Amino acid sequence: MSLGQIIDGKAHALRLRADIAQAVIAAQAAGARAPALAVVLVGEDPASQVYVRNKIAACHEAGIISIEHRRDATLSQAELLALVAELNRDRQVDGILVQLPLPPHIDSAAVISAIAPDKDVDGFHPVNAGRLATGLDGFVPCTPLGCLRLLEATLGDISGAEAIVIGRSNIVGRPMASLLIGASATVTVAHSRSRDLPELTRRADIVVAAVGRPEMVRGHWLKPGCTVIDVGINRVAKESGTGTRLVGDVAFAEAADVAAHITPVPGGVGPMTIACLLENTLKAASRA
Ligand SMILES: Nc1nc(=O)c2c([nH]1)NC[C@@H]1CN(c3ccc(C(=O)N[C@@H](CCC(=O)O)C(=O)O)cc3)C=[N+]21
Ligand SMILES: [Mg+2]
Repeated sequence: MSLGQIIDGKAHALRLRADIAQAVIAAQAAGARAPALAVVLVGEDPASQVYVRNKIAACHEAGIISIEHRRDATLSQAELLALVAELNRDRQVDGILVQLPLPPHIDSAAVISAIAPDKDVDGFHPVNAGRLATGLDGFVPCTPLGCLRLLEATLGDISGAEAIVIGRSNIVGRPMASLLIGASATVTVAHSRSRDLPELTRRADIVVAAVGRPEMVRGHWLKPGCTVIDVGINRVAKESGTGTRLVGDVAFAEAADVAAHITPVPGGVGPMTIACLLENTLKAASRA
């Protein structure tokens, strides 16, 4: 039996996408051209193909032009850097997204650093990471931005709340911690070396799980009435029969018995990531 209210990320994302579509129409009525996002996909990774397809479909629905640049996995780093430089110069391109992961012979950090910071709609460039960490306006990574939007929609003001972020990646954990600090929460960042993670987690009013370990966060780790945001997307073998299913970093059924609010996987954070990419692309176009 579940006590927790399930946070409908899909519904929140659809509302945000409808708002963005309206804003795109309004900007065009005022004489602007449609926002344009360049999406670069290197190689044939099946998950990346699906993500890119979903991003492009969401752009289209919001009136955002997407320009896909597919290259095969043998593309050299120099060739990719040349493509990024061309997109930086292209005045018709507002946002640039280079889908990760890149093939192993390419240095992702070098590619990310080559993107013009004001076209970096992923918010991964060190300049945008620095802007976020210092409280300046810039591009915020889509996944943590989506998590903050869900928290604020669910809880309203979170100032003074105790939050724990489990995971310290540049893509989710660190920027999530910065956003929570900006919202005046009291923030703990835990990771694989943290001592007594269950005890730390039990203190928290807000738990953001972004470790990439299937169902690691257990129900008895949680404070009753807390809010759980599950960033994990783990494909695991089904118990019975063949095929795989998607699970988060949180053991959902037992966590839902303890938490007041919890995001599901799928249908939680993932759809908000895409909606926030559109939000960032609109922002990039508005600043041009
Ligand atoms: N440059 C770059 N930027 C990214 O933002 C980026 C990336 N590379 N590489 C891969 C990750 C992953 N990511 C997701 C986006 C949407 C869902 C999503 O919509 N998930 C759905 C469905 C999941 C499914 O069925 O597979 C859900 O959770 O309900 C998931 C994951 C963006 N990423
Ligand atoms: Mg992201």
